[in-house]
Amino acid sequence: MRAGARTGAQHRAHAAHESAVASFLCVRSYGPRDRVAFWRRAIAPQGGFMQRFQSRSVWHLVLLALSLLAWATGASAQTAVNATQVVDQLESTFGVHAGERRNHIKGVCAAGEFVGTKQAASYSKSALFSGKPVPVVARFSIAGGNPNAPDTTLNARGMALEFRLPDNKLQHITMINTPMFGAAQPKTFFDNLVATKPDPSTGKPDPKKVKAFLDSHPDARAQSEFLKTHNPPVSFANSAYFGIHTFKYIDKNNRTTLVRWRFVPQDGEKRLTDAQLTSMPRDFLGQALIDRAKKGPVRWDMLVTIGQPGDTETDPTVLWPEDRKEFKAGTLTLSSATPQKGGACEKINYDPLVMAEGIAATSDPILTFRSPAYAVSFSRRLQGK
Ligand code: HEM
Repeated sequence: MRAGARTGAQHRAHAAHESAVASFLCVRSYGPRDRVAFWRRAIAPQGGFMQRFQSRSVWHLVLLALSLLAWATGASAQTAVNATQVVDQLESTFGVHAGERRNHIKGVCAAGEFVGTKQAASYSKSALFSGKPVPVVARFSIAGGNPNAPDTTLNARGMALEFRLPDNKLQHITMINTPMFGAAQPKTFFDNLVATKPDPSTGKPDPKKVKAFLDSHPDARAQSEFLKTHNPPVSFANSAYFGIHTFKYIDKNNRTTLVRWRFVPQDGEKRLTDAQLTSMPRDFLGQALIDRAKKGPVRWDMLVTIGQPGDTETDPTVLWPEDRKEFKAGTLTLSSATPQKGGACEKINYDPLVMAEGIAATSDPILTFRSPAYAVSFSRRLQGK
């Protein structure tokens, strides 16, 4: 049928069936007379006030007007960010250091092996828990993209592990030394970077902006509180590291168990004193690990906690109750450490979604966001950018 031949009833039926935006767009495909008729009906339909008010066309217009108002006033605040925007913001906050990681830039490599336990093998069919030694390339780091950050900085320390499984398969585990993360959504991570960008006049973050960020982002508070009340470790070897996210262990019968894990140092946890925060040299963490490894193997126990129904699966800022069942899943033994420049860890992308059969990701929005963000950073640094 020719567009101009549509009846009023057809127009009404059409208007009643489409959403506000769809109706607005569809009207464009009519002929000019239809367009006039449509808008006349929409703006001044026949009938009394209530009938006019109930007309869907009027509602469509109201919705359209509200959307335009929101767009014009900027009221439709950005609620999502993508990986490129976050890596761009890392660069804006910390500067661009060609060929280097955009986050956790300062680090040191280490190497050794992991041996899993029988108990872990009963929950997960991963080759990680075969009981045979699995070679590991590790990297320890300080959070942030400033290569000159002092090793006393009150932020997270990282432990990244690449397990080299048989048949060229890989398992990654990339952790930090706080039990919880400081963002339940990527946008909070992004806003934190914006708020903590050093003020050019002081070279330090503006405390007012940091406070405003914490006031408006409750999901950032637990980690911030933890970092304020727990000084950084004296050595990478004297820190526990937390997987933070919930993962799935899948056994040989494809039964799934929700788990969280942490690596606890056999050397014991030891933090800097308040006095050491100001007296220690800028760089000591890398050398402390290299020296420690020369004296003999450095070990961590991998402890796994089993979730119960109701324990959060997707929020890395919320801890599980302390009484959950726990077991030892294996021992990590690192026998050497080297500077990262030219080291075996330098060119690895410790993407936490690199996983072998038997361990799987949950839909935690932070966990799933990490993979594309690491890829952007990795691609830039590999290109020497
Ligand atoms: C929105 C969330 C996050 C974003 C956008 C993000 C971003 C990044 C980026 C861009 C890198 C550098 C990657 C590379 O060039 O190889 C990195 C490294 C790292 N991240 Fe994250 N991260 C996030 C969450 C986390 C969480 C939850 C943890 C711990 C559970 C974590 C631990 C680490 C560690 C340890 C490294 C250093 C890895 C290495 O040694 O190469 N990150 N992160």
